[in-house]
Amino acid sequence: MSDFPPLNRTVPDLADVLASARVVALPLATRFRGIEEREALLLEGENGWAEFSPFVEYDDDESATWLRAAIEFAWGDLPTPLRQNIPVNATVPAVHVDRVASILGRFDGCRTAKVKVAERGQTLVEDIARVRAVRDEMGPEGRIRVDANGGWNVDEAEHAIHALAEFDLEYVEQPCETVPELVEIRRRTKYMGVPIAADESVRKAADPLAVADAGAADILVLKAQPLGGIRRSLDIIADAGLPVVVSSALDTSVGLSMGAWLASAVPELEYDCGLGTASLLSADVTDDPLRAVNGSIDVRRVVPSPRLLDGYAASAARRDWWLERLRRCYALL
Ligand SMILES: O=C(O)CCC(=O)c1ccccc1C(=O)O
Ligand SMILES: [Mg+2]
Repeated sequence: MSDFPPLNRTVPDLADVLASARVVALPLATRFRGIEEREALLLEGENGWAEFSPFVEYDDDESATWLRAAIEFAWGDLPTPLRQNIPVNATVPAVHVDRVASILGRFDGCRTAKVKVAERGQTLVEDIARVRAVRDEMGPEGRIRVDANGGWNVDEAEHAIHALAEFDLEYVEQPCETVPELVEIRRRTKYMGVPIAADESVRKAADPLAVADAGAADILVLKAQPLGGIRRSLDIIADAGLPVVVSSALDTSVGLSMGAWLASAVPELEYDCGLGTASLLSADVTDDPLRAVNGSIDVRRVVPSPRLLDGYAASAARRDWWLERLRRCYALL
């Protein structure tokens, strides 16, 4: 078990957490995870702005962990950055093959692309066409990884990885849902030389180290918000002893700035990070979004623009829902 670091002297009163809270609903450039609008609560502490944005269907226990992360980033002690910019991947949602080129075109200079596969209601034929289009766009030097979000059973995963191997995959993220399935698919596909990465098995598990302990993955995908913050993520990285990819959850540029800070403090960063997703939004909270330029994003604090916070403010009903959620999660800390 990997314990949460203490929320030390820096835990603000609820009133201080609520004082600066703003709720936004940002339109996506392309449907992702079944949503067309991303809601997020932003708040400002002594360090600057932070984001609290668990997906709306998450329960309070899971969401409270995301709140720990926001409070740490706004008020807590943060590690010293070891690097000033972070190479990121382009993210290609489970779109029709015709849309691949225009989506890749939103990501400036990214040498790596992550392609969503195994989407419910789609077929392997569609996945293969999408990955082939990405390979055609990126050329032979491009790095391509796929993310199945646990959508395959072990036999489906074996078949799919075999079919996709011709596109020279950097790794397959969460091919199956459970840790025992990951152990099995890793055993079955080892001969193909395609590494297995774990995402949900880290961020949604009671014990984020269980996947590493079980030998179920070659790479860990780490997200600062769902793991409870930067320091806890760094503890997990140190204990797991596996290479990591720092990623995000379709955050605003404020949330991405926390991911970039985590990535900046990881001792060794050998893979491009999943922190380029500001390019999937058609609006953001700042006039200077944390989008890839020449394949990298900066490590810096992001200050929302009052004009954009107003312009993309969520409805009063949705704002109240988020403030209530924040209160309930705070009570669980
Ligand atoms: O890693 C990336 O390229 C972007 C982040 C991403 O894919 C994602 C975004 C929101 C929710 C889940 C996921 C995921 O990695 O499964
Ligand atoms: Mg993933």
